[in-house]
Order: sequence, then structure tokens, then C-alpha cells
Amino acid sequence: MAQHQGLVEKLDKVVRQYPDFPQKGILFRDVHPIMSDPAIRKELQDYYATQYQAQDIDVVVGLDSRGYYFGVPLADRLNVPFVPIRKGGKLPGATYKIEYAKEYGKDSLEIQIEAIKPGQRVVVLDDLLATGGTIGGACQLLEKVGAVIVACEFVIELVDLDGKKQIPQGVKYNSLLKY
Ligand SMILES: O=P(O)(O)OC[C@H]1O[C@H](OP(=O)(O)OP(=O)(O)O)[C@H](O)[C@@H]1O
Ligand SMILES: Nc1ncnc2[nH]cnc12
Repeated sequence: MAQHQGLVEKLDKVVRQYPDFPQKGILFRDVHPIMSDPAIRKELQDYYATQYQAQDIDVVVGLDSRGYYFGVPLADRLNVPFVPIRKGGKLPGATYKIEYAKEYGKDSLEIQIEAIKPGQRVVVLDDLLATGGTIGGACQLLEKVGAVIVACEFVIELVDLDGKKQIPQGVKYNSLLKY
């Protein structure tokens, strides 16, 4: 049994599913109950801190918007910068931008060019991996700024959608709940 099996079971108990949200045919997996439960939230933050405290992480990256829930606390624990990758049109100054498709629609992502220096080691957090469009786009942006992607972390992975194939070869990824 994995050392974090207890955490996985607690997460599984609180994550709720909503059929036909935000569109017909989508089974939406909602992480917000994790945020509402201080004990589980802290256990998850402790888990991420344990995973990454010895990995020489320079920057924690979170994906708009649910990735911020998990990314900012990890950056606090590691005492490193947090850098958001935002939906298009939200970030001022010089940015790189990319268009991508996700499970329920098309979107765009942006990063501020100067937020990460070439060679900096980053870990990327998001709540959920579905088709992988979002993480694939995010990794392309991180490659453009010259980041070294140490790992991509998801609370939930929808395995049948095979989103992991969008993560660049050789980049580690991890998900806690697999549905
Ligand atoms: O693997 P994919 O098919 O790309 O889907 C996963 C993405 O979709 C959701 O974000 P969404 O764009 O709905 O934004 P939100 O976090 O602001 O709700 C989720 O938080 C992931 O970022
Ligand atoms: N099924 C799903 N549930 C929650 N967030 C999602 N993002 C993309 N697909 C999703």
C-alpha cells in the first residue's frame, strides 16, 4: 500500500461528482470540498511539501484557476516564488500565449515572460488532468521561457481521457485520485 494511501482515501471521500456540468455529457469532479476541509487540505499540503522539499525547486507554477489552490501553499512551504499561468488576456506586460483545447471547449493560456528565468526548476500543479490540453499548453509555455519542468502534479486524473500523453516525454507526472 502506498504511504499516502490514507490521504488518497480521504480525498476520494470528499471529492464530489456532478453529471452534465458545465455541459451535457461531462461528469464534473469537484475539488472544492477539499478546500472546505482544513484537516484534509493541510494533509494534502504536507504531502506536496514532503514530495518536493528535496527537489531543488526554484518556482512553483499553478494553472488558472484551481491549480492556484494547491500551488500557492506549496510555494509557501518551499519558500520559493509562485508563478501563475493564466487564461489569455489577464496578465499585463510581455507574455507568451498559447491556444489549446480542453475537455469542454477551447481556451488560451499565458505566462509573463520574465516570471521565470531560463534553467529554473519548476513543479506545475493543477487540480485535474482530463484531456491534457491545459497541461500540454502550460508545458509549451514553460519550455518557451526555458524552465526545467521537474514534475506535473494533479489531485485527480481522468485516466480514460489519456491526458498524460500531452505531457512532454521525460517529464514526470503524478496524480493522487484516478477515476
Ligand atoms: O486536461 P484538460 O482537458 O485540459 O482539462 C483540465 C483543466 O480543466 C479545468 O480548468 P478550467 O479550464 O475549467 O478552469 P478553472 O480551473 O478556472 O475552472 C481544470 O482545472 C484543468 O485546468
Ligand atoms: N470532468 C472534469 N471535472 C472537473 N474539472 C474538469 N476539467 C476538465 N474536465 C473536468
